[in-house]
Amino acid sequence: MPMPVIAVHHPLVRHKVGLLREADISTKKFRELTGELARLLAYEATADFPLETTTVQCWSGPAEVEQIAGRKVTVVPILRAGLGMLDGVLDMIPNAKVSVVGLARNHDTLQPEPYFEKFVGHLTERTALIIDPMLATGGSMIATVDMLKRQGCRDIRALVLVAAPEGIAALDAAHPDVRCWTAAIDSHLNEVGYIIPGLGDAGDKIFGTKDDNTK
Ligand SMILES: O=P(O)(O)OC[C@H]1O[C@H](OP(=O)(O)OP(=O)(O)O)[C@H](O)[C@@H]1O
Ligand SMILES: O=c1cc[nH]c(=O)[nH]1
Ligand SMILES: [Mg+2]
Repeated sequence: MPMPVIAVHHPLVRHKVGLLREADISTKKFRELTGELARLLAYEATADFPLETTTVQCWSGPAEVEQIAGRKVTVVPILRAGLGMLDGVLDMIPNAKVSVVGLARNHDTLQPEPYFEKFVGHLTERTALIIDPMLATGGSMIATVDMLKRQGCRDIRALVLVAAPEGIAALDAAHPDVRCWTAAIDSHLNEVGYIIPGLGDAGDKIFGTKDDNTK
């Protein structure tokens, strides 16, 4: 059974996560770093995609080259904050189709409340890359995997910027077949379900809204 969570230790990733933690970071900078980290996580999470050989007409004549072997991908941003990672992942996988899931975590119960879903077709044949900056209790990620599995999707991977041990354990218990790439594994959740040290409210930082529920 694959390890459910893979912490990406690349120096660029570690450096960028550090910059993202600055309390007074601007919306612009938070968005830029989120996009850069999304690209690097997409690179790591696709490292096992199989290749096939084909021949192209190169300047010097026919040349055998490699291409990704017919892999269909859907990227699945969890609204809202997952949208902050979408362009970065699409930079790396420009032909991917996009499925969208809307979930809002209830501030009192910490349960994800679904408000939107729109999936692309042929999910049984696709690799799904779920994107969301934060894996806190894991409730939102587990609910999204549940939805994708109900649609017949079997190869499901998750990309997050910061994961809490509580969320990792919950995802592993609910979906041990789903691997999750993360730029950082943090210490714990605070009493209102925010990751410590974490990033604060990633959705608010990406969208420039200010509802401080983090304390
Ligand atoms: O692991 P969990 O405990 O479920 O928490 C993580 C979720 O909470 C945040 O979204 P939020 O519901 O705040 O929505 P937003 O992206 O619209 O801000 C975050 O982007 C995750 O989706
Ligand atoms: O730390 C957290 C937890 C949930 N959602 C966030 O945006 N941040
Ligand atoms: Mg939020």
